[in-house]
Amino acid sequence: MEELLNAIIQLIEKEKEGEKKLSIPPKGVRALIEAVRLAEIIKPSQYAKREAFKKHQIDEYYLNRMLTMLFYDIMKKQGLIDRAIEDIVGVNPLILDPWLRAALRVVIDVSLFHPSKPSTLKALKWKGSDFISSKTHPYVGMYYWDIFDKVISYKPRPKSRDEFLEWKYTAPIWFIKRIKRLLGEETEQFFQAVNSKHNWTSIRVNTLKATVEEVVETLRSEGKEVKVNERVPTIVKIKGPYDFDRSKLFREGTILVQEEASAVASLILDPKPGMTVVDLAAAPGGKTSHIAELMKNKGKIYAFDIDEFRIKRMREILKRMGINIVKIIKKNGRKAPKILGKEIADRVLLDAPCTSSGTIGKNPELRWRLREVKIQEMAELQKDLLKAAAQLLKPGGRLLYATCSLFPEENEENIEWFLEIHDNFRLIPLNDPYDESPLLKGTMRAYPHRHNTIGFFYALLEKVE
Ligand SMILES: C[S@@+](CC[C@H](N)C(=O)[O-])C[C@H]1O[C@@H](n2cnc3c(N)ncnc32)[C@H](O)[C@@H]1O
Repeated sequence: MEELLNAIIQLIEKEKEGEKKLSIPPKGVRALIEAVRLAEIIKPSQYAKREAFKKHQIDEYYLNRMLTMLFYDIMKKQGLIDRAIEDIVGVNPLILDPWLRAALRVVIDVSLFHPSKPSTLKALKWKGSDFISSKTHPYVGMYYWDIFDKVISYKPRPKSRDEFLEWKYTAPIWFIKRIKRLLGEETEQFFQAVNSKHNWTSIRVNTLKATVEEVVETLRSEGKEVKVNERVPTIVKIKGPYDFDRSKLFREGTILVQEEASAVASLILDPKPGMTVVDLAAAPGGKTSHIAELMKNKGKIYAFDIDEFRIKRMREILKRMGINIVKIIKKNGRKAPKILGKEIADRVLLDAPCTSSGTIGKNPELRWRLREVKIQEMAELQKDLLKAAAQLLKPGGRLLYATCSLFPEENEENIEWFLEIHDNFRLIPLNDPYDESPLLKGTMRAYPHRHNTIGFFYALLEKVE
């Protein structure tokens, strides 16, 4: 165990190398604790961060950048941090007061993983204690104060090789084992890619409103470093954080946030103006809006989803983007053939609800929230939606099945199952712009470490006439 302990300490020291000493002012302490607290309630975590930073007026660029870095670091390491808290306080941190838990998560991250100035630790101890007292009860603040010195001198104590691997790759062991089965020798590169700090924000240009050149010019005039994506020419990457709330381009629907691998899905579907398209799991509308754009806003799109909040966002996005061919239907996608009738669609997109395991680089807390049992649950729902999609398609029509999951049960295995019971469908082979899946010929996967985007799966199916 001594050996594993030293290996972990070396990993941590290596991560700290070259990092400037953190200097966090009192309002930064409060904002960070509140963001971590809210991240338990508000998903995705970036919304929690935005709300807390706004409340505590984190307007200064460098402070915002530093606190953002810390916030995502805490999200990414949450499982490890919670184990540390359990070692220190002797109980599962999930039963602690949520404000105390949030404050301890912040202190562990700052003291264990980052070099910091003495003033930062002092602010964490004093202001942290005051802040959680004000949010809960003075006794909670006193308890935090009492254990603070023990917390900042904590050293990890791995109890097994599996635990060591969790520290090494910053992920739960079941997830690591699955990635090893999937990627073998590429496991190391995969975790390097999803754990590295992402400096570029990916957006898609709405060509109904402007050309890519016009958007690039505007962004450059705002002082931004930008590059146009090589695989999808309407995807543009912006260096560093981008303040969407203050962006005219965003407010007017000229750009929206989208990853390259997501945009590839709509391109593969290849919808044409005048077609009838069904998007079976549409909100918040990233792909629906792209499909409408490719259809030049002519034809009809039926967009199903069941999530009220996401549908509200979809309505706002479509309105901003000037799209008016989408009929939003707040119903279960399984019921779509009953609602719309059979064989009515030229194209069906099933961007299926999934574990989202391919997005752990972008949604760092997800790896600790995900449960392995969820995979099978998702696969069952995906199969039901695939059956509905098959009924909706006209003969000669095309269905794109896509997920942002890495797990074969949600991907290749579903398509194998589908083809076994639907002999009137054939796979249209895909191998561009990403790689053919080694698990099922004709299907395609995007990988974070190979393609510098989120993990994605695609299967294009045609209904034989
Ligand atoms: C991967 S997300 C879709 C993302 C969307 N296509 C986009 O590009 O913005 C999956 C969506 O499926 C929705 N969903 C889950 N179960 C559903 C069901 N039974 N019927 C329809 N939608 C469902 C979720 O609310 C979620 O919005």
